[in-house]
Amino acid sequence: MSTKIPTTVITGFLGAGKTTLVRHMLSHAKGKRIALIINEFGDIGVDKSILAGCGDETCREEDMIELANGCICCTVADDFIPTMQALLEREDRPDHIVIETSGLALPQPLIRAFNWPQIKAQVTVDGVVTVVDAAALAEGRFASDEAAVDAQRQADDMLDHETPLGELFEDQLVAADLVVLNKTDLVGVEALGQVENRVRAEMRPGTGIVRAANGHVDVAALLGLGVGSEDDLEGRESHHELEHDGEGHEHDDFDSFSLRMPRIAGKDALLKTIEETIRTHDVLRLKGFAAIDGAPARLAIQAVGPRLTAYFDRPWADGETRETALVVIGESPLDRAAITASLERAAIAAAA
Ligand SMILES: Nc1nc2c(ncn2[C@@H]2O[C@H](COP(=O)(O)OP(=O)(O)OP(=O)(O)O)[C@@H](O)[C@H]2O)c(=O)[nH]1
Repeated sequence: MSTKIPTTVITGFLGAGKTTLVRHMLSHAKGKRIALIINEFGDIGVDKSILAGCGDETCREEDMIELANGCICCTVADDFIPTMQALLEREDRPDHIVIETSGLALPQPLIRAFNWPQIKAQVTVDGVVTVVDAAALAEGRFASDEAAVDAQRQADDMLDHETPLGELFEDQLVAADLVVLNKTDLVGVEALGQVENRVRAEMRPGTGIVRAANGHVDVAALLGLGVGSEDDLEGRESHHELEHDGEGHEHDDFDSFSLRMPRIAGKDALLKTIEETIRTHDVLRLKGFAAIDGAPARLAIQAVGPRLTAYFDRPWADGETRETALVVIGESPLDRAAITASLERAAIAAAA
């Protein structure tokens, strides 16, 4: 009987920096063979595409498995377990498995899945790493009006008055064996101290916390925690499990869709339109790639709330379809038609 393969679960809210952390980890893996399961939204495969473009020999495409169902926690039986089984049947088994959940996933159902007999004999959860966006927290993006939320809670005995963002944030934190307080480069020292205190208040006692910028955390601190989280579930329960006695949960609070557009003439016009669209429609996360007319490389686009960045990440390959493909995620209901029209209108205007 071989020893169990350690598996690290990386969770954290939309855009917190999970893929950035994984990319850093893969390029500092020092020969360790890591298989990666990436859970994301839509059929565009942004995270996998970014990681595969890493160019490092540890970022092997055959070791990256995509689960594009949007929420690994909702499809454990249908998607996750068969994927793990297929991975475990491979002749060249990995030294370590890393699962990057989507930003809206609850880690709890995933951790519990490691107790399924088909999986338990062969793998164990080495640890749950929760990445926190220190900048978003400092800007109050998880409870935009905390005073109003508190007043509402006090006015009613029912506890169900947290914002969906706030609840999800707490559920991801309470599941952690290690918290990475990321994006410290965007936050001043004093605000960072306040953010850390807030995060510590939500964590289970004894959970470690490390500060980081761009996911630069020593791989030795991330992999090899040796917790066996699937056997240590107490105190990790999500809001939903606590309120509904362990029943399943829903993600009706959030919505996502992807859209494709033809080539776009102007980078600046596109970015301006994206910024306006995000502001007007309260988009939480927008990411993807754009084909700018005449540019030999594709433009990677990353927006986390109002913060937008764009960079040419790699040349278009021969025969590759040059198109613009974006994933949009926000709180429900997202006005898909209006958001699409807003983005598309800009593309046409830019091309005119
Ligand atoms: N300034 C700064 N930007 C960061 C840091 N970490 C990540 N980013 C940027 O934040 C954006 C989102 O990062 P990702 O790593 O894709 O975040 P994610 O958590 O994988 O996102 P989802 O999978 O969509 O939830 C990208 O533009 C990153 O370059 C950081 O420490 N500092």
